[in-house]
Amino acid sequence: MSFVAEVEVRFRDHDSFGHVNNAVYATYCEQARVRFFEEVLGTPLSDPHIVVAHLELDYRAPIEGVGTVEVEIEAGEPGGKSFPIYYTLSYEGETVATGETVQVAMDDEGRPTRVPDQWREAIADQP
Ligand SMILES: CC(C)(COP(=O)(O)OP(=O)(O)OC[C@H]1O[C@@H](n2cnc3c(N)ncnc32)[C@H](O)[C@@H]1OP(=O)(O)O)[C@@H](O)C(=O)NCCC(=O)NCCSC(=O)c1cc(O)c2ccccc2c1O
Repeated sequence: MSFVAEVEVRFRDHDSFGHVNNAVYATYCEQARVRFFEEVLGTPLSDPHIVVAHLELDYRAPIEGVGTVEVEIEAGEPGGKSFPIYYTLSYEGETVATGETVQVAMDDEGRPTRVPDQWREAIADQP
């Protein structure tokens, strides 16, 4: 089992071609990531001790309606100061995109720092 967040697909997410615009997928990932941070890592959105350093997405099928996208998240093993998160986005049972982000832990002065043990333990225990 993995962490899954359901994200609403809104009418305004679509472009003039009638499918969800590519940039919106990054927002779907972000909405799911925020919930993952809150519910799995115990880190609220207001916590300034993390930044996203890298984002990549592969688009596999268009989303041509409204409803719900399921975003499945799995955090990878932390390195020193960073850890990856992998995403699988599904719409009506079909994989529509996959992606990856890299998060970097930051100290109180805004410098990269070692990923805290609390996050390492939560990642090791993630659903
Ligand atoms: C990201 C930086 C701070 C990196 O600075 P620097 O390169 O000097 O750091 P290090 O050399 O010490 O490396 C530390 C660590 O990071 C890995 N890394 C660095 N760059 C990359 C990269 N491009 N891709 C992959 N990995 C990278 C490096 O390998 C090291 O890992 P180790 O594990 O080996 O130790 C600096 O580049 C920077 O400040 N960049 C700008 C960041 C930024 O502005 N991002 C966008 C805003 S943040 C954001 O959007 C955001 C989104 C959310 O959804 C959030 C949700 C919840 C909370 C916060 C959120 C949030 O802030």
